[in-house]
Amino acid sequence: MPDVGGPPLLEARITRKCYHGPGGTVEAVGNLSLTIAPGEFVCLIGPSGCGKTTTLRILLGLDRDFEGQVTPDPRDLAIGVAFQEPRLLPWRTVEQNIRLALPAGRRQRNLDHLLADFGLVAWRARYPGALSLGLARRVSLARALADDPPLLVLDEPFVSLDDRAAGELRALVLAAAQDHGMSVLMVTHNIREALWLADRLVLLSPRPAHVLGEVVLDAPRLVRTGPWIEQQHHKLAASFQTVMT
Ligand SMILES: Nc1ncnc2c1ncn2[C@@H]1O[C@H](COP(=O)(O)OP(=O)(O)OP(=O)(O)O)[C@@H](O)[C@H]1O
Repeated sequence: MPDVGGPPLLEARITRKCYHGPGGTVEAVGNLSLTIAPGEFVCLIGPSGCGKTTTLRILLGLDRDFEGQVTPDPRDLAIGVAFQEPRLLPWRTVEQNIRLALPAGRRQRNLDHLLADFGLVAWRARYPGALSLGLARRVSLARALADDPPLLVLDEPFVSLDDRAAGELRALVLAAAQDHGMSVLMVTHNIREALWLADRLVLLSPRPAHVLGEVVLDAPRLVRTGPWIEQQHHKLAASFQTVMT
């Protein structure tokens, strides 16, 4: 269960983030506030190009050129990350790719459990070139989870997978989050996926991104079946038309 009453795990207040280029200035994020509680699964939803990836990069500490504040400093949190593109090193095996994400002192830790959970035992000595997209995403997720991070950040990790592969990966992420009390912040365009996974939806405006609204989902996942998801989807579409189109 998320600890939403206590101090947040991460708190961001992004007053302004602009990109400057030959074509002029693009304001990607403006007055966006976001908190993530320990153990909470938050889905970030917004129209294409509104500033979601920009926001994630700031929360991860990868972009420090913005007005505002992220507390604590993301570099002190050892956040696990998986993007849409698995970004595996092609000249390293599956196991080496995962180990390389571990801090030097823990690089030789036993990964049998993690590889088994992700169905990767038979693939541990193979190279990324031999993997389907679904398997490569599994490796990327296993790598993000290898050091038991307090927060996992995901940018559309299940997009372009067939329903079965996407469903398996969603279940793996949810189980990992629940087993370790980990928080998850996930960007997705898939509202039904978000309704199944999240404790809270954060809905963003068109660019520059700010929070239009938040929806707490406290229904147990057991009741989040087809009809419940369709009903919630309908309600959301009525309340947040700009986000849902
Ligand atoms: N490096 C950059 N230089 C200039 N403009 C950028 C840069 N990165 C992003 N932008 C612009 O900032 C805006 C927000 O981009 P961002 O990638 O954060 O949106 P997004 O919501 O993640 O998009 P999508 O839904 O398509 O993934 C867009 O208009 C984009 O073109």
